[in-house]
Amino acid sequence: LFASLSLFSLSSPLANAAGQQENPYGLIEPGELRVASLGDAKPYTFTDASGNFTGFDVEFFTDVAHRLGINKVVFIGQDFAGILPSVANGRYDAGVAAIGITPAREKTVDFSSGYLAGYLTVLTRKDTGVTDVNSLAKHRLAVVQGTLQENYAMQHFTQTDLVRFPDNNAAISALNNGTVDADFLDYEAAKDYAARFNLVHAADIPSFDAPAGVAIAKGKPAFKAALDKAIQASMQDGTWKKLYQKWFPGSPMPKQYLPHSS
Ligand SMILES: NC(=O)CC[C@H](NC[C@@]1(O)OC[C@@H](O)[C@@H](O)[C@@H]1O)C(=O)O
Repeated sequence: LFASLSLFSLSSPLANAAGQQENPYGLIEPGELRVASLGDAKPYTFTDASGNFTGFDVEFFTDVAHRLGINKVVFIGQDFAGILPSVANGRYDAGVAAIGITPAREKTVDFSSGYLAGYLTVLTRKDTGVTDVNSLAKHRLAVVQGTLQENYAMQHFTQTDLVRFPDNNAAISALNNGTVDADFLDYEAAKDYAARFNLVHAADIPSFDAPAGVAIAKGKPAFKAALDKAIQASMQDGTWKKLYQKWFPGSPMPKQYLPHSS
């Protein structure tokens, strides 16, 4: 009896090995993924009428999680600026919200391989006289804090008054109530808000050099490798294409994410 007990005592290498196997990706809760996301970036990621998270990023990442053998995926809404710091300090296992991969961001977090490349859009009302990036000068432009749009506007729209908001909802209501003349956000979200509030695109700026990736804490090579492998598999078997066509109908499809015949 004693021999058998010692074999499975906590200190035995077998038990430790088993312990390691239960949580190979260093998750907060083994077998569950806690994911920081946004509630107002439809159709990338948003909460539907019953408060459930859905959208391209949500369904794509849930598929990736299933490929990792993880079936419990909990999405939690955050202000965008808080997502990367919270992922870096271990409050979440991942950040998934059309988060562009950039060297600056890679100083605080690691990213999976990219899964979505598109445009940054200047969205405006029909009455503002903002018809392209050159007519932004002397106007007020909303940006969500911490986004690539904020960075881009600070570098390129130097004659424009930048007004910073915590999230898309606040920025869009400022645009609708006239507090700002335009809002700088992601293309597909801009398209959705334009349809809902009779707004127009004044400019669509490519952001292909910063494709969206899954943000994870630094120092988790096994987790990153597993994510990259699952993302690749999702693209190769056509899941990525199916979800893209579902959530971004009519949008051009970046070829690098489609099944490769090779
Ligand atoms: N959800 C957000 O508000 C994120 C805003 C912004 N997204 C940029 C981006 O990742 O959006 C998805 C794709 O179009 C990428 O090419 C693009 O860089 C950012 O990463 O800062």
